[in-house]
Amino acid sequence: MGILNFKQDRPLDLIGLGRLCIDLNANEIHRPMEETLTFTKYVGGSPANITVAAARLGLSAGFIGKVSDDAFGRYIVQYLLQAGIDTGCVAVDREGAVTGLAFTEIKSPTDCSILMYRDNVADLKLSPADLDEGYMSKAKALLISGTALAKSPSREAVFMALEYASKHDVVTFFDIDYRPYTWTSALEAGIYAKLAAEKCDCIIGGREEFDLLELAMGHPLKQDDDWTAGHWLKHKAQLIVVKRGGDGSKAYDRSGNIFRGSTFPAEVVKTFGAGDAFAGAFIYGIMQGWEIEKAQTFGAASASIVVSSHSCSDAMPTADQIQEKIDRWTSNQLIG
Ligand SMILES: Nc1ncnc2c1ncn2[C@@H]1O[C@H](COP(=O)(O)OP(=O)(O)O)[C@@H](O)[C@H]1O
Ligand SMILES: O=C(O)C[C@@H](O)[C@H](O)C(=O)COP(=O)(O)O
Repeated sequence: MGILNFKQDRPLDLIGLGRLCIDLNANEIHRPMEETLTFTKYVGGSPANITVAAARLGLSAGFIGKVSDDAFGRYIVQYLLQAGIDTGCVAVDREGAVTGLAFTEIKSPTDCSILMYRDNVADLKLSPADLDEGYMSKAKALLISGTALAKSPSREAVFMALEYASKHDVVTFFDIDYRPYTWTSALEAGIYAKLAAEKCDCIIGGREEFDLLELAMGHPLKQDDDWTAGHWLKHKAQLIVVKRGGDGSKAYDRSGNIFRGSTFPAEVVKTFGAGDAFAGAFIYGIMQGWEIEKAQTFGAASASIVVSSHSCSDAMPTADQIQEKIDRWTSNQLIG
């Protein structure tokens, strides 16, 4: 058995919950938005990307979310179905909400930004009434994204989902996923993220994201991964992962172990997508019962593939592609 106790008799491995959006990624890379003419459309939204990653790796996945009642909403559902993701709990908004759009500007391999259009978005209209307790009870794990906490009724839907998960022993992964434009203030984001983090088994976030939670504790910022992990491991969490961009990741367990994950070389096209690829492959590894370091390696190799690609969701690799990347790097190291 691995670090988290998954109920092995459940038909669904992982349910993602939250944002189902569209990424419109600039085709003319290395240019500012003002000079970008064309974009390619992909399914996006961090929890959607992570769930696609998990499905591509072979997990049986489902999604709980809400889409707009238009062609974008239909495109998202169709894409999820083609990726093998169950959409039985993806509701359709009937009140005129729209799909969130993320226009990405790819100025250079290190300078990328996202222009988000998120007024009246369908994903934040997900309500507790859209949830199905029976569906949750069929899953081994639930992934929630912090952005779904940004507004009611989606916020309440997240807490209801966490209640159902707890009642049915569904392991909970929390990706803090802080997107400033979705919130009125960093403190508001921190307060809700902290409440959710207290109810989750594994918390994944960047250093600045964990800082938000500490802001909500009224502490002066420590920016100290060891302190952060020590604090959260006293709550429900049994596994804390701090993502550190090009510096890799650090994972902490309750036995006092610290696991340092390195990175793989990449021909970076754009910076975004790394976190989602990492999370998808890391969760996959943990669900296989692997050692934490092996799951970190798998996550890092997946991230290096995705940052070298034009999209996030569509570029999520298979297990063979990730293994090939790891093997190639290992044999180059041995030769070098
Ligand atoms: N430029 C890069 N080249 C290769 N791997 C990367 C790069 N940036 C990030 N990664 C990998 O992706 C993981 C997550 O990236 P990070 O930037 O911390 O997440 P996020 O995209 O959520 O901010 C890192 O731990 C690392 O393994
Ligand atoms: O999450 C979104 O709404 C946009 C994503 O689809 C986007 O491509 C992205 O920002 C990926 O996030 P990351 O993996 O944390 O870099």
